[in-house]
Formats: sequence, C-alpha cells, structure tokens
Amino acid sequence: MDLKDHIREIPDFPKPGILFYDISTLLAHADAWQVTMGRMAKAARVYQPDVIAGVESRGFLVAAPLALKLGCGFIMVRKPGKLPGGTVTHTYQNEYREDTVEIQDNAVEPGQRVIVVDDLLATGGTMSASISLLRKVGADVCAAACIIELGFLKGRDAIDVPVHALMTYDS
Ligand SMILES: O=P(O)(O)OC[C@H]1O[C@H](OP(=O)(O)OP(=O)(O)O)[C@H](O)[C@@H]1O
Ligand SMILES: Nc1ncnc2[nH]cnc12
Repeated sequence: MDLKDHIREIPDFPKPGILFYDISTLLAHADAWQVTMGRMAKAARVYQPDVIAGVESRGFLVAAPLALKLGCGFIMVRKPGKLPGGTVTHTYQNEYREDTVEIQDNAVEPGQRVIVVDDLLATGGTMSASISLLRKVGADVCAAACIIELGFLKGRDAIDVPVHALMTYDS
C-alpha cells in the first residue's frame, strides 16, 4: 500500500508558502492506519525500546498506539505549562513558528531506552529539542521515528540518532 495516497496536501496552511501535509485522512482510513502502525512497529522493534515518547499533539496519535503495540511505556513531550510537578523545557524554531517543549523531570528511569515519535519531521527543530529534553532527564535516546519526512528541509541532519520515516517528500 502506498501510504502517500492517504495524505492530504493543503497549500498555504497555516501561513502563505507552507504546503501542509495533513494526516487526518490517514487516521480516518482504518486499513491505511493499521498498515502505518504495523510499519512503525516493525522499524521501532529493532531498537528494543523501554519507552516511546510522543510529541504533542499529533505525535501523541502515533506514539501511544505504537507503545501499546510494542508493550512499552508511553511518555509525553508537551507544549509548555501543561504538565504538573517538576519539568524541564527547551525553546526552538520549527518550520513556521517558535515553540517550546516540556517534559516531567521524572519521566524516565535513568538509562531507559527511548524512541521519540512524531507525525512529521520538517526542520527537525521539534525532534532535536525533544531529544535534548529526554537526555536531560536521563534517557538513552536510541532512535527517532515519524510517518512523514520533508527531506528537502534536511531535518535529519540535526538529529544524532537513527531516524526512521515511512515516507519522504523531496520537494
Ligand atoms: O521539524 P519541525 O520544523 O520542528 O516541525 C515538525 C513539527 O511541527 C508539527 O507540529 P505543530 O507544532 O504544528 O503542532 P501540532 O502537532 O500540535 O499540530 C509536527 O507535528 C511536528 O511536531
Ligand atoms: N509542512 C508541514 N505539514 C504538516 N505539519 C508540519 N509541521 C511542520 N511543517 C509541517
């Protein structure tokens, strides 16, 4: 199955000049979503992760079912101000805005193997900020995974762990 057939491309969202890759159509298609999660699980299993970290908000949609499939724990990398207790934060630039991510300082046990999961890799700002946070709280980040990679933005160059993408757009 070509999963690209299930991605909707919307020009000029959320601002002029951005071509937005919408996963709503993929999520809504039962077979395509099953295939997506099967392929993610196959790529991720190799790393024998203890924990899957999902990046708010679309990353949660991918990371939580992946964690269930692999029998792993699931932890949240969130937008700021939403997590109770002690947290650490990191501010960065993504494809269209400045953003901050936050994690609980006790989110992982020291040395736990973590795969960071998001729906889409663009500039890599979100993914590398999330990896920095996870390391700050003691995680051994072993890989990053996403459904869509915007290869022309070269986001994976900013990431120092193996990156798995189910599909790549080169222009
Ligand atoms: O590689 P980058 O340039 O950092 O861009 C990728 C990030 O941008 C999108 O999230 P967005 O901030 O739009 O939030 P959402 O998931 O809440 O829609 C996407 O879900 C990734 O998290
Ligand atoms: N072009 C894009 N489409 C969908 N999500 C994104 N996140 C960052 N860039 C994006």
